Amino acid sequence: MLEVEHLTGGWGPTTIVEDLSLRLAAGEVVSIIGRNGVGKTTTLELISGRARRVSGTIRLDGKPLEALPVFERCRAGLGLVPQSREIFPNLTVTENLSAAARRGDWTMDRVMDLFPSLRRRARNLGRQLSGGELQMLAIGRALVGNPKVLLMDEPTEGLAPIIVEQLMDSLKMLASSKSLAIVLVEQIVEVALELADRCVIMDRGQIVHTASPDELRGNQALLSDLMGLHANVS
Ligand SMILES: Nc1ncnc2c1ncn2[C@@H]1O[C@H](COP(=O)(O)OP(=O)(O)OP(=O)(O)O)[C@@H](O)[C@H]1O
Repeated sequence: MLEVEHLTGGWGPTTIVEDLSLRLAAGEVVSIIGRNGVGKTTTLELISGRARRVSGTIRLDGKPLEALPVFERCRAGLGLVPQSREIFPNLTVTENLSAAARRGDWTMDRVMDLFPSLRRRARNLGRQLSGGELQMLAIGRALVGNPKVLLMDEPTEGLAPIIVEQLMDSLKMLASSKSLAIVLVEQIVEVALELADRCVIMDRGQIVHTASPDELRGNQALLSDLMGLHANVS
């Protein structure tokens, strides 16, 4: 479904990601983990078309995307949940969703079933939402675009542990629905392992290790080595 081959690129004159290859099957969830600054966000932004590609190819169901502008990649089936969320502050929840909606299985109603808080806040403006609600709205907005692949950048960032738990319940449902493939960048290793079918670890712009979540749980030494101090998981 998604095939990224030898992708190299970054921001302005700076190359951050080098020769990165990644393949996802339909419905598969892959978590990208790694220390701060190794290029996880840049990888998602290169795939979505917002960072500067130097070389490499990106195919979705065989269709080359690498030369297309962001909106055409979106139309072809890529959905991005950016780290900065980018919700319109002066539009309501419903308006934020309908601005991104495209025909398909993911309707506004289905998104609100997945995130019941969004239904309760439907008429509130973006700027009135909590951090957790903003994140749910950012994910919901990508879903109503009916992507084949969802690129999700640090959905738990800045959220209180209790909110992370609520969000996880919804994300687990989404991941297990197998209705779309997901590339998840996530700082909380336990979250990344719990949601993923497969994990890739990045270091200095490259994928340095690929493993199943169980393999990583059983190899704390490798996790600490590649991830630093926050990697301990049970
Ligand atoms: N939008 C951007 N414009 C310019 N430089 C950027 C942008 N996003 C990231 N960078 C730079 O790219 C480098 C890699 O950062 P990136 O955010 O991709 O790493 P990361 O692994 O996602 O780290 P973090 O977990 O801290 O987000 C950093 O030097 C960062 O400053």
